[in-house]
Amino acid sequence: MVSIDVWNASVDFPIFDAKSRSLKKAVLGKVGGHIGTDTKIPVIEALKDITLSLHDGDRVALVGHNGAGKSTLLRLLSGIYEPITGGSKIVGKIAPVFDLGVGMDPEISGIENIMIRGLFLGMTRKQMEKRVDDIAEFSELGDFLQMPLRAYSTGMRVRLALGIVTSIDPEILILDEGIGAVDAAFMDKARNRLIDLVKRSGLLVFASHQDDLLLELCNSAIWMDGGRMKMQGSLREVLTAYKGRDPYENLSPEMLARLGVEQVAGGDSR
Ligand SMILES: Nc1ncnc2c1ncn2[C@@H]1O[C@H](COP(=O)(O)OP(=O)(O)OP(=O)(O)O)[C@@H](O)[C@H]1O
Repeated sequence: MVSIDVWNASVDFPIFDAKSRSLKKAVLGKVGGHIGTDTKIPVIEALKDITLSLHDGDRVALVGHNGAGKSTLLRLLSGIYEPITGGSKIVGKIAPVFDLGVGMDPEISGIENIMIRGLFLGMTRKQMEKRVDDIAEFSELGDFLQMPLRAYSTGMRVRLALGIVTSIDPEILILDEGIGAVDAAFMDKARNRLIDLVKRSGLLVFASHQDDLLLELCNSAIWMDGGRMKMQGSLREVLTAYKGRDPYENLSPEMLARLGVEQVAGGDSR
């Protein structure tokens, strides 16, 4: 069984080379964590007093404005950041996918990158060897898999990275929105793989600004605001409060059917 527990956790970023004059204006800004200027060195309070408990089967969407603390929270949940107050306990192997390009080496071939990236995501070499054909078929890269990655176009790299990421068997999957930032046509092809990936994972936390992807992959949500958890609840409830409208309202009949939602009005059918 996998789980993540976080209690009273805060994460600060001290900024040693900040310009103090411009900071006076910046504290009036609308986005980003609170900037503490009590000390000599300004400190960005990216997360403040976070307490949450996630378990097997949870598919949690993280929503909030730019700078609200979503990515910082994902790094805390992955064990990459240590909180300065409180604590965290992670049970299970984490597969963090923050940026599709991270962990890819331009000087080695596509095949070698499949192995390295797989290891980085918690898989063994043997497991990745079994997945090479599947990744090759999905990415449609053919003989390019023998070429060094530097010979790939941007889109080809994304195909490979998405093929690798969606081939793993994660215990805890932590996704940042970068995964949704591929072209629409390819995303359509990747969508089903992504859904299968989430089904295979024990626990998902996914930060994104894309409602349709969140509706497809998640069943609960946390709304981050200024480094704090403003609301936690069912996905529909939280998205409605955050956006000021029901997220299902503007969906096409096809999308509603895909999500298994028969009617927009009424209770949350997810
Ligand atoms: N490495 C860092 N060094 C300094 N400050 C940081 C760092 N990472 C994040 N911050 C600050 O922490 C706050 C939260 O940032 P974070 O990246 O978690 O927001 P986010 O909700 O993911 O935003 P977005 O939707 O724009 O990606 C912001 O005020 C940001 O300026």
